[in-house]
Amino acid sequence: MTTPAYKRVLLKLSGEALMGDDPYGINRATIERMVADVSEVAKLGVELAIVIGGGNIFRGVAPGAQGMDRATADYMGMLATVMNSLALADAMRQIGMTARVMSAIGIEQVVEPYVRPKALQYLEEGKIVIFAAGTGNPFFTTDTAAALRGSEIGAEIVLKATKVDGVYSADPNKDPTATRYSTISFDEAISKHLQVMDATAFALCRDQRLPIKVFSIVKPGALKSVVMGEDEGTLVHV
Ligand SMILES: Nc1ncnc2c1ncn2[C@@H]1O[C@H](COP(=O)(O)OP(=O)(O)O)[C@@H](O)[C@H]1O
Ligand SMILES: O=c1ccn([C@@H]2O[C@H](COP(=O)(O)OP(=O)(O)O)[C@@H](O)[C@H]2O)c(=O)[nH]1
Repeated sequence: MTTPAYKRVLLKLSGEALMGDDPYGINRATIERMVADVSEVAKLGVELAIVIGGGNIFRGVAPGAQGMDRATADYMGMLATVMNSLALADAMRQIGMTARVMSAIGIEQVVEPYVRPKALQYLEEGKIVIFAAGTGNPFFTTDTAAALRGSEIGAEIVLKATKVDGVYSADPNKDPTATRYSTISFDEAISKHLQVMDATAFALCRDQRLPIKVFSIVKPGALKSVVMGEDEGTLVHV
């Protein structure tokens, strides 16, 4: 079967995963592989909006940010997501895809501002929309930005592509005995304090009845498999 399970999705790409095996920054081979995965899905006719994190860049400046005012550090994190968004859109351009970057904070000389009707128009035209600068507010995360923008554009699901292949009973990087859920409810994920996404993102998706699929960004073919509705990763549902 070649019919995708969704018409419009919000894909959250891990910023930290962009560094590949490097200590920080953007690893070329990694971004090219991510873009190839996205391209494969776009060719199926799925409308794709993307939110990318900033952890890969922020990690490089973190030692200098010690003791920094939280809001200032968060604005730096948001600017890091703008850099990643530009790199992602350019990597897409290089393989013939059309992407538009829209920023939640005003930096008009660099990228256009987020305007919801314009974003919807781009999606209807088959362009990839990349939402940069998170929610535009400190004290939030790009996961919450994914939940927010996903709700705004009427996405059917938020796809969280991350370093782990699903939601576990505990952080699998710290607890080797942790087991993976194939499905879990928002209420259970929140009450068990599962840290794979922050509670704000979970709560927003729950209230909007917007399901989340958590899956591996490194497993080849995982994104396509998720979009085809196959059993991959963990579904977080109402
Ligand atoms: N219960 C859990 N299930 C899965 N991953 C978890 C869990 N608790 C914590 N994690 C950690 O959450 C990380 C993913 O969240 P985050 O750091 O926000 O990544 P991203 O870069 O994708 O935004 C995983 O790499 C994993 O180490
Ligand atoms: O709405 C937002 C989104 C992001 N950030 C900042 O940007 C950083 C990078 O985003 P995130 O950690 O979510 O990226 P990822 O984990 O995917 O690399 C965060 O740590 C925050 O400091 C923020 O302040 N508000």
